[in-house]
Amino acid sequence: MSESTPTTTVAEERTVSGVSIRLEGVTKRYPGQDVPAVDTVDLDIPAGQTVMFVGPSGCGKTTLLKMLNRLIEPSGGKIFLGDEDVTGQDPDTLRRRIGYVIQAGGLFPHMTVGTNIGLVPGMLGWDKKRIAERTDELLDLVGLDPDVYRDRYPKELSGGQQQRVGVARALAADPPVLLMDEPFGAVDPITRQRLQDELLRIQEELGKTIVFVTHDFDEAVKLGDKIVVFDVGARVVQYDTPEAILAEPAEDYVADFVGAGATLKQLTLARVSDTELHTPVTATVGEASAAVVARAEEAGERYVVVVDGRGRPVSWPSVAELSRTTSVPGGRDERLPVVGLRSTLNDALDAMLAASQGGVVVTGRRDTVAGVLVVEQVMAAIQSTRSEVRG
Ligand SMILES: Nc1ncnc2c1ncn2[C@@H]1O[C@H](COP(=O)(O)OP(=O)(O)OP(=O)(O)O)[C@@H](O)[C@H]1O
Repeated sequence: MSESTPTTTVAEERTVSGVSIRLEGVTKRYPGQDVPAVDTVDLDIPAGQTVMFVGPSGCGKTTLLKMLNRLIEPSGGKIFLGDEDVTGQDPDTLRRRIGYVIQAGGLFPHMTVGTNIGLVPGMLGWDKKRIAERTDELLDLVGLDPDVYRDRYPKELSGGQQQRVGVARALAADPPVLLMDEPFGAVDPITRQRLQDELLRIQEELGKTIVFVTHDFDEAVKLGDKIVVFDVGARVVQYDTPEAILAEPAEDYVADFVGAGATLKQLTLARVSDTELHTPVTATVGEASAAVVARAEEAGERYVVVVDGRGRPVSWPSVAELSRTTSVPGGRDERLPVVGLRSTLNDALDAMLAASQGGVVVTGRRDTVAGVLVVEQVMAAIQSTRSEVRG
């Protein structure tokens, strides 16, 4: 079996279905340009890892990314998927092995969500039943209820939902490689953070090789197994783990790029799941309020997390508020601050600030309540990070 055939293996308890990518002397010279946009780049991207491309505007990140699926033809050099030299491969064949996600999902507006997702499998000649099953499976994977969304048109979705469908479409034929060009650039910060969390979850499950261009260094730190910092001509200035780049920027240039808030950026490395969460008293919608109030008082809690029939949080009222009701109300608090276990402490702090609340509800599997995190815990983490960095 050639290395470029996607295989599912478990390496260090991590699923890997991706293949490695190797660039040898890859160059792009646009017509009429004196200097190449991408100048003899060598790069090894390991199978199953997420590698983030960062660098100043115009340094050649997108050109390099698009040469990987040959939306742009290289002027020189070689590109390998696994051991296979794909430099001369027919671009259409190549693109079926490489999923591609762009800003706003890049969905076809005149096609339903289902048709958008089924495009590549359709081209590969899958039968209708298999395409329909795959479409529903992918909608589920990206957190959209197939019955609600498969027949909608892109304009009937929010920006974040369109982006989820874009990811589903890119994954449709189970390609080993996923290229993502600033996919979350156009959505609001809270949606962006949720999409990042979803991507981390999906990647944990699938282990694709992901190459991801971003302008947001925090995003690179949060999502990347490794980060490539480029300078003009796609010169690789540093290629390392987020931890190593934050701790020891290779050149002044990288230090400037990482920015003055490097200490605080360490918060982007700390996950909510690494923090000891508080277990709140929960109540189900419709339950007798008196029983819930008694439970909360016995536990010494002033707040109760209300969950729906599937254990997902809907509101976070005080015991005093609940004691004025007979049964637990079901109204969803649209401003309820919620983050996932894969969120960073930075995300948790943002969610608290956005909701003007001193805590967040943390959700885990299937969006059910995993615990709560309060601002004091985040502050304590900042303090300890600061003292660690100072040594
Ligand atoms: N089709 C083109 N023809 C000529 N020059 C181009 C073309 N596309 C890009 N360039 C130039 O090549 C260089 C690299 O562009 P590229 O879009 O790859 O950079 P980037 O790092 O992705 O930038 P940004 O972060 O702003 O998206 C830039 O100087 C750009 O002006």
